[in-house]
Amino acid sequence: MSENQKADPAAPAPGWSVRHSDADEFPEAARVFGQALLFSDDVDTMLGLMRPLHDALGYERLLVAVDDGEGEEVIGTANHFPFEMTMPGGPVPVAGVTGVGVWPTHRRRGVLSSLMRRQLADIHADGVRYAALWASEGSIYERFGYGSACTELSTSVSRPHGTLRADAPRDPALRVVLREPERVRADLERVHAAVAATQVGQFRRTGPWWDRSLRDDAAQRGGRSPLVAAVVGGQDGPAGYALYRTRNRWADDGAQGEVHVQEITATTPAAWTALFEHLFSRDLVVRTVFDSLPADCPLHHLLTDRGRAVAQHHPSLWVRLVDMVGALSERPYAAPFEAVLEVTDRYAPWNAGRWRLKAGAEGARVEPADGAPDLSLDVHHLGAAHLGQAPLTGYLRAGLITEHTPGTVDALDTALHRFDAPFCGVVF
Ligand SMILES: CC(=O)SCCNC(=O)CCNC(=O)[C@H](O)C(C)(C)COP(=O)(O)OP(=O)(O)OC[C@H]1O[C@@H](n2cnc3c(N)ncnc32)[C@H](O)[C@@H]1OP(=O)(O)O
Repeated sequence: MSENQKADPAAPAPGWSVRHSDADEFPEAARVFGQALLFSDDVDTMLGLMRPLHDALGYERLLVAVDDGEGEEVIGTANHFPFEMTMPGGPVPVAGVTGVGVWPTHRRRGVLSSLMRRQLADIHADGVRYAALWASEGSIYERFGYGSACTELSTSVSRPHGTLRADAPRDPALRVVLREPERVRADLERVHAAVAATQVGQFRRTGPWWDRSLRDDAAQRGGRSPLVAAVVGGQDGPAGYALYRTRNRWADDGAQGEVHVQEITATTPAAWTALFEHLFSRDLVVRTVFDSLPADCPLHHLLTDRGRAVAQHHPSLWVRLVDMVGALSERPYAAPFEAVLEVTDRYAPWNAGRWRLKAGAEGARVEPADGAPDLSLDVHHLGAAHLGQAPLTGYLRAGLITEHTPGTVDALDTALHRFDAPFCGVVF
């Protein structure tokens, strides 16, 4: 059966097929996902922005659905980046799914389903155990086995409230310098590499990704200043940085400027303090906005009055255990756990079935099981819980998973728990 045929043999042929694409066809693919995602740029402008990264990473993972009629028109697209992303067991290969779109006149006929099925098979065949994505809508990806695994914070602090506690750690040996980002790129790369190696959800930022992060076309600034980098460091080298833009605004009663922080990270508490104090001390500014912070960012602890920071949670990474057995085997667990899980997986049937999970600090053994299950759930629940931030208890309370042996969910949540929040920060 071809991948786009429906299970019902009486169903009409769908009229499209899914295949790999290439660099030459990328403009057609961009036209489709640009239209689907309501991009405001025309295709040439989009390509100008996207080509450098895609040229560097290659086009061999790009999938297209094409109308089988004359002309083989592209009607759907899906792609993924080959990341090394930090998972609970450390940095591992992860497929970063991107560029998903279906031409508006061909929606709801199963085109995305065909693309997802093929993409998962490809990722599995490559031996990659996980896929991750940022979803345009939270209602799309659970059916394909992705779980909402990470929440990040956008945070806004108004001027009088940007003061840090008197006992915030301050190190007089640290100095903050403000530079054009390319001048301090080596410092940024060094700090990020140190953080990303241990912060679950971050991917190793290779050269092409740095080019994208530091890209600074005037047309894309939306009225804000060029990007600047504040780097904090001391004798041991750089210990943190903030990448930000300012916005110049005036009202009848004076300056109403803003600071917009694209990215901030640090390796020591004193470096965080120095960066926040730099940002909050910019003159002519009434508001500092952080695009995305980890849910456990030190900011909220360091503010004199944390209640004055306006924080909004937003879902970031959706995680898919493509090779569930491999993924569950290689992560460490915070407590011993043993039970039989009955797992459903519509799009990656190799994961479906009954599995005995025997887990501990060093990893787990996951073996086919015959006995009665202690817990029944879908692979997307396990994807959501994998990063340790989204307990399965929530799904149990909502009646979406079935606990056959009381206490199994509590015990599994305890085993999966992590004290540090996951964070990705970069929409891909
Ligand atoms: C990682 C990323 O790139 S995120 C970006 C995702 N892309 C977009 O949001 C662009 C705009 N949307 C689109 O292009 C399309 O609507 C897509 C890609 C979301 C869906 O494509 P379609 O070909 O219509 O999906 P398909 O027909 O295979 O639907 C499969 C199932 O998902 C459901 N579904 C699809 N899209 C949505 C949606 N936006 N909201 C809720 N349910 C949806 C369908 O109802 C169907 O449900 P079923 O399995 O219960 O019958």
